[in-house]
Amino acid sequence: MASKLCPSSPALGFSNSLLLPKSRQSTETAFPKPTTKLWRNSARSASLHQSGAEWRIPRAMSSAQSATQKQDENQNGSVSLESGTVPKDLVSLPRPLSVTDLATPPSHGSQVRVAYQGVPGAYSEAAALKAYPQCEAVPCEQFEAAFQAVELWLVDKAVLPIENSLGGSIHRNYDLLLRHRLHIVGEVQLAVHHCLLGLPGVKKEELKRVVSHPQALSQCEHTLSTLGVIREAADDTAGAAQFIAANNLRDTGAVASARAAEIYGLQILADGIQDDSDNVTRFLMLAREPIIPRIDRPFKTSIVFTLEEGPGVLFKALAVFALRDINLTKIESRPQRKRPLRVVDDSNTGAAKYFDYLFYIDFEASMADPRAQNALGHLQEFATFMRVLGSYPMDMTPTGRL
Ligand SMILES: O=C(O)C(=O)C[C@]1(C(=O)O)C=C[C@@H](O)C=C1
Repeated sequence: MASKLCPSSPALGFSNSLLLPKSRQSTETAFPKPTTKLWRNSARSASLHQSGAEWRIPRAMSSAQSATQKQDENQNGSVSLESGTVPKDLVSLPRPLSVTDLATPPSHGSQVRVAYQGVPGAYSEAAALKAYPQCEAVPCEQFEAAFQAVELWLVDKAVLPIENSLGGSIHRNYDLLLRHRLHIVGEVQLAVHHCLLGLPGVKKEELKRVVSHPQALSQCEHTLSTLGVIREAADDTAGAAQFIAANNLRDTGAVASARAAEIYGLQILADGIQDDSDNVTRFLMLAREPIIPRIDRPFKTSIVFTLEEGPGVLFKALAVFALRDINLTKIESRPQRKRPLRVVDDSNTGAAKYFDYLFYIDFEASMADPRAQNALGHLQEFATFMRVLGSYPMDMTPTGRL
């Protein structure tokens, strides 16, 4: 059974590819190839739009750009923001990568370049530095840009959030893991300690709205409801802080890190405002090549698969791990975008329509472990599609704090 795992890389014993007999690989059509399109605004941020005078945090703005953009947007009426002075030192901050930058050749220095989503001061930047302490952290506008930056050799790795202990899964990154062909080479867990930031001299009672990443806003639900402020979505926490500073918004606060306060010259109005003091985000480290799985230290393996419709199929799929005493650490299901509904015709009751799902599972075993190889060989007997996303060391370090 293990031989069906078709190693394209002999040292690994598995490949990041379809692990099915050729006859059944037609399921691949359900999974689109990587696309060059970048999504500027994620569905998650879209969900937090205010009705009426809706506005968005422009991403990746230098302060000069923000002033021009503010004018433009006021003219077309879609944005209404207060004007203000622009702190000089904001101009020198690195600008996040956008699609136009992806044509730029990478630098060939010896330092590892690691893409993250957001701007300096984002939790993702801290996670990148925890994962690769000596790295050059490269800000990217969107998750998709971070994936592409690795694929196009602009950077060596990407570090992206996948789940949070309060907010749950970052669904966008589950979808992107499947759409792209990168390998998970590690994980890093980071304690997320949120602060409420405002311009110097502002009191938290003066705030009318609070801007942040949707996950960060939802992690601070309790504090924000007691403040009675309007909540607005930004692409990342530090971007929200940068925006307030660049536009001198006295009535607006940001949920972000203490480091973001330092970088953008904001004041900490409240500290530790997350609903639970143990607020941890798990990030994945992604690379073009997989690492060699080992058995001399705790490893995790992440896979994605689809199943036929029918009673007990998921139970059967999970049993392949239980039978071998393999512990599952995560299960996530996502609808298949290209084939959301499965229509089953029954002459007695008519046509039933089911949502069709992709199942993502993390389990505690290395792909070098025969138990894992046998479990996946077994699963492959009835899965309609399966791919190993990566086999990587478990993060056993303390979660740290930003
Ligand atoms: O906005 C940031 O600072 C991020 O790094 C993003 C992000 C996320 O995507 O969940 C990461 C960690 C926190 O849970 C909040 C936000």
